[in-house]
Amino acid sequence: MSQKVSPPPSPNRLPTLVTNEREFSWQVAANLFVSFKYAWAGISYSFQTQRNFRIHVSVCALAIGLSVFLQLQAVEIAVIGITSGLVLALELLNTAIESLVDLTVKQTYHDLAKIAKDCAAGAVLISALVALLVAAILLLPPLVALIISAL
Ligand SMILES: Nc1ncnc2c1ncn2[C@@H]1O[C@H](COP(=O)(O)OP(=O)(O)OP(=O)(O)O)[C@@H](O)[C@H]1O
Repeated sequence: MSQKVSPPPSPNRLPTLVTNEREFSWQVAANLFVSFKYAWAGISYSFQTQRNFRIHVSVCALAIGLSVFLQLQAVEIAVIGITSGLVLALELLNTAIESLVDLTVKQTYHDLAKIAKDCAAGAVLISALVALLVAAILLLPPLVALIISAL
């Protein structure tokens, strides 16, 4: 059974299409400052509603604080900062995908909705596990040395 699919837009039509698509937006940020305000609103929404985001913010702040306290090298602190930032950014994208899926299918079950949500959650999990591994490799040796020296 052949399925009818719409053809892709021709390459020279794409710029027009992209410009016109913005017309579907309910509102477009007027300037950079307003864009930051909306970005902060997204971060604030995730923090207030997503328990996992709050946990990740706390753990990331602890890891960065500990790396400064233990006087790790600048590169090591940067690596912990990058991996922490990745986890938080993916957590925000996970929340965005969840909202889009809920907006699309509402409270109806759909296999594709499940795949979208499960994959987004999987991306967060992978980044969190990598961040945990990196933090353990960089933080545990100086932390253990500090504890032993204090005994
Ligand atoms: N509309 C849906 N259709 C099919 N499966 C769904 C749907 N909504 C949710 N699910 C399933 O339920 C799971 C939990 O949904 P939820 O909206 O809490 O996402 P989540 O990524 O687990 O949330 P969080 O990241 O906040 O823990 C999803 O991972 C998915 O497997």
